[in-house]
Amino acid sequence: MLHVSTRGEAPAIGFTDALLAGLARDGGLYAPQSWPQISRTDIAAMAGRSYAQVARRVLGALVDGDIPAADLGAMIDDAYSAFRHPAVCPLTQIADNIFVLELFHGPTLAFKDVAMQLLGRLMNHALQARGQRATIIGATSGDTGSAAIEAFRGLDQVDVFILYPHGRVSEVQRRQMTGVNAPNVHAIAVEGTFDDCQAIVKGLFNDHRFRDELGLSGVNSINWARIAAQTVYYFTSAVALGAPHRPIAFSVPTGNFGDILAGDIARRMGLPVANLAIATNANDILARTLASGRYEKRGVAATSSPSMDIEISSNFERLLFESCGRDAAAIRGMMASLGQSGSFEIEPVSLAAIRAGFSAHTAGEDATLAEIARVYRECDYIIDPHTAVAVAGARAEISQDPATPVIALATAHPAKFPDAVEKATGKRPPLPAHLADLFDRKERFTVMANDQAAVATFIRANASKG
Ligand SMILES: Cc1ncc(COP(=O)(O)O)c(C=O)c1O
Ligand SMILES: N[C@@H](CCOP(=O)(O)O)C(=O)O
Repeated sequence: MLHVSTRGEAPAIGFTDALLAGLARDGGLYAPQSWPQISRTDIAAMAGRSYAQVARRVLGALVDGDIPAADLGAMIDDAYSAFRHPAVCPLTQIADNIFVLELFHGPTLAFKDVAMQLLGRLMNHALQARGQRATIIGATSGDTGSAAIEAFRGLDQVDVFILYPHGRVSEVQRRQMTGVNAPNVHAIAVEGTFDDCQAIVKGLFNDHRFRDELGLSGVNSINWARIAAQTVYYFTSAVALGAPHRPIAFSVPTGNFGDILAGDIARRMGLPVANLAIATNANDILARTLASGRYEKRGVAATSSPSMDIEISSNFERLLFESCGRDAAAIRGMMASLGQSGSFEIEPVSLAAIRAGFSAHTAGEDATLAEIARVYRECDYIIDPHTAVAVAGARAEISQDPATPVIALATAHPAKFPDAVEKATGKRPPLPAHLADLFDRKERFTVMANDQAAVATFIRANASKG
């Protein structure tokens, strides 16, 4: 199966090429030419299967033979064998028809590990087979960076450069990125927001000379393989609650729109997903967009769920692409308008298509802390601020449709955000044993201005080429 760019001006390529490319050369995002289908019978047969077995089935359909099935299966088994929970992504019930999907049992305590542990293996496999090396660049609001560093540190074929917003990530998140002593890892603290970091990363990809010279590769959710790997837990969790025999809804804490898009892809592949609730913090650009049909930047506020302090929600482009009938010219127009004026309008037909499958709910700072406190009080269960935004969204969904179970995605371990959790509950969640010495580790990072040229110079000077 080939993958096409949302902007329609880059050649269609296979799964492994899309994996190594990250962003398409026309600035667009790759998506499969058509959606593979998984039948109700096959979905029903996932009941009782392990996470890795379901991953083999779902990813096998998306990879479509581009990687030999035995190799893909071995990498899947290996990637998920080291998770701290035997179910990999277990479910917990916290209220009538509200469940929490724990996605934080990987090495860096956030949902990013679920995809990144596999992505690291897939990229290493592809680079070794081709005898190539790559310079991986990524932008992070805190979690993608550490997950990428953990997945790629010490690998001979790659250098990793991670850009994060200086002073805008939690201390645990920062130390997870800066406390790693590996010569191929470089943490860059950019004086700006996550959106500034992401703009630099995309700008470097769009500089074709630089891209080719360094062999750039990306591990943000602009990389199609990230989304593909994230579809799996929608299948495992929905099946655990009775799919395909009953539809399930999801509430997803959203920033760059990758995680919730994976739920939409699972639905396009045949999983009966009743609704996808976009749960936002005070940075509510997506909620405003769904309400008005106008995507409009207003500036990013710092919140207690910093990983979602994002205004340029990259993967929304993939949803727009689907909702406008894959009209690449329309996408180019909308993205040009976003670049020039900070806003764009969505055509009524596309907006109706989006509203048919998605709702949106916002939890501001007080509501987020109140939700952490409530879940602790009622269930003796501690959630992190991002998960709290999702649980608040799940409660809003249940108030409208009490009969359909809602799964709230728990995207981070509470110990990543101890200050907010302590403020809400009076309890300071401890780090798991493997991170117990995190605060003793020496930090290594470089502070840089929000300047693409300066970052390019730094990467050129520090990447081992050839
Ligand atoms: C803990 C956490 N929750 C939620 C999100 C939002 O996910 P997405 O960017 O895929 O919308 C992020 C960042 O991606 C995150 O790190
Ligand atoms: N919240 C993310 C932001 C980047 O998202 P990605 O899914 O596109 O990598 C983070 O923690 O870095």
